[in-house]
Amino acid sequence: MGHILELKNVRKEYKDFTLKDISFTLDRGYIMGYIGPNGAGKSTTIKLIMNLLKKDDGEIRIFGLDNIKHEREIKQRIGFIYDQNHFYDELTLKQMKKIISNFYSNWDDNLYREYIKRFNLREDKKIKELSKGMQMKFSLVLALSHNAELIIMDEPTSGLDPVFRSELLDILMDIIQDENKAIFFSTHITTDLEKVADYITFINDGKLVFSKAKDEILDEYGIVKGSKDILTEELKENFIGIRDNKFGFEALTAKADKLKRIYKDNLIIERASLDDIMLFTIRGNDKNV
Ligand SMILES: Nc1ncnc2c1ncn2[C@@H]1O[C@H](COP(=O)(O)OP(=O)(O)OP(=O)(O)O)[C@@H](O)[C@H]1O
Repeated sequence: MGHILELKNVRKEYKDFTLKDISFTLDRGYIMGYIGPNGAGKSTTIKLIMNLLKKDDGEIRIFGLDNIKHEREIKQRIGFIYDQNHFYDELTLKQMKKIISNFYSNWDDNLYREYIKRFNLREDKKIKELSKGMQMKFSLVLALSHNAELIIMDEPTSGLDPVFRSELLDILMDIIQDENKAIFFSTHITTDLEKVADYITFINDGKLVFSKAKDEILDEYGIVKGSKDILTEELKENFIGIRDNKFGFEALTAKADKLKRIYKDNLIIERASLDDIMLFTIRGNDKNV
């Protein structure tokens, strides 16, 4: 079976910003996290995928179909959740559901009731009475009730407390258990991804840094620590970013295995977190190292 989501050389130009050459694929049964600093182009990419923005170049295929030509069919099969209340405040969940369910040909009311119960939501509550977390849950209920195969979310965990975030992440992991669905979501909270993501796509300043399996990333990358007297030009060539610390230097490498083989016990190489990878990649080198 083909990819559930595929971007090929996608480009979008704004006056002061260009998203360029964004390519990656996502398959059924997996969760992909989309990370990058503020202004990197995450929301722009998501809007392009959802055809809320017009791209300047490239190709976006969802379920193997062109996202513009087949927009109607695709949207029937997608659950799109973004970080803004897009419901009518004065309506109850029940009334809102009635409106939304009309859009979807494969709406399943039994499934809807099951999820409302499971997520502890009350249908007689008004939208405006829901907390941010409850709104997120309600959005997910709606996505799941029309049997969305691909769930796309723009920063779903931002503003949620740790307990609720953890509950949401468990729900996401549960959703992909049937191996027919996939989830793509942007976030700043990399620890969430360490918990649930199978793949990580990282962009910086509109450009793709990598799109890879999380385990592969965590194997390849490492934080190298040592005193400055071992810092040769040859060693430095293996670093993505380097900075001073109290004891010498600290650097990010994407060649942890190779360095372990060559330098054995003469170098300390620790596991890099996704935060380390983002920080070092974005900041690059300290001028004075
Ligand atoms: N309509 C627009 N016109 C011009 N520039 C825009 C427009 N929308 C976004 N941009 C610019 O595109 C860049 C990327 O924005 P985008 O919202 O995609 O980033 P992001 O990675 O989602 O950021 P954040 O993590 O802060 O939400 C920013 O520099 C932003 O100023």
